[in-house]
Amino acid sequence: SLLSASLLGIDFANPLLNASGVYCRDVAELDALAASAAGSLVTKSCTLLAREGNPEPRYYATPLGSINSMGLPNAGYQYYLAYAQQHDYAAKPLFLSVAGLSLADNLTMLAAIRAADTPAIVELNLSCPNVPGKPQIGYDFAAMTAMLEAVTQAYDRPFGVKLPPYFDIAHFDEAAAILNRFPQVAFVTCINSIGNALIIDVEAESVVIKPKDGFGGIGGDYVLPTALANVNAFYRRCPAKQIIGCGGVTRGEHIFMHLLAGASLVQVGTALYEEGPGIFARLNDELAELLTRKGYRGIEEVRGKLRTL
Ligand SMILES: CC(C)(C)CCc1c(C(=O)O)[nH]c(=O)[nH]c1=O
Repeated sequence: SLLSASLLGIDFANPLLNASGVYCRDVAELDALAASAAGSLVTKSCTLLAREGNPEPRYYATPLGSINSMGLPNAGYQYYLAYAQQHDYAAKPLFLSVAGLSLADNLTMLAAIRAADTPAIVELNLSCPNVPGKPQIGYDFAAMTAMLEAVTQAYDRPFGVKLPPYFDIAHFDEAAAILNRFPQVAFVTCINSIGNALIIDVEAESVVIKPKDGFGGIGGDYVLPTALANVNAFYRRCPAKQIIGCGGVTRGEHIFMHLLAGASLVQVGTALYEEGPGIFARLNDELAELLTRKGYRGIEEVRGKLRTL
């Protein structure tokens, strides 16, 4: 139908799902997403052991978006694997987000996920921490290569990676060249939050979140152009892979932008946090109205059709 989408040969009723980390930490939230108009859902990035995460306030929203330094609060990978084992895949596909604190942790979690043999699709979060003093894995190309070499040995199924935003063409080139060495990396999700921003409250003359002296990843309107650029950069550079867009979606036309840029599915973070799962019905309606007004019969006709001048 008009909004039908597909990824890894799997059918989706529509291209929308949550961004990992938003509205997906416990069964109640995951069930609400499963019951919503979203075409699929992804779990909060998990670690080997459960984590409390950082002290609050650790999330704050402004009229232009959000800042967060959650610190990977999650129930531990077995909790999400158990959820994946009871999920109704006939209703909608489910993604498991994995963010091990070490390569060893990732390998342990992925081996367990593989052994469970569920239809869940793995999204490996490459913004996961590296050794102290080094940048996140997504910004350490040697570590990223080593991680993917080890993971593709341990996990023999197609999977995807969640990438941080890049801002330099040479970085798009280098990151894509690494990913293209791994055909098992079947999709790329662009982008994670733009890291280490700082939001200031003028009235209080203060930062707005407690961790990291107020530094945190931003989402929302602030990141849409960067998200679209990363979607299109990897769409152009990785013709054998699919792209999941993430960043800056609050309206149907933003989904349309992500599709034009090359996205097959589109994730919603900040706007979902602020509006709740009802947003998916609104976004699907707005997207359907836009496609119809423009004479499209399906989103496949839109994907990657961005014109240049
Ligand atoms: C930033 C990390 C804590 C290393 C990973 C989890 C994560 C978080 C988080 O749990 O703080 N927030 C994000 O915006 N993106 C992420 O990938």
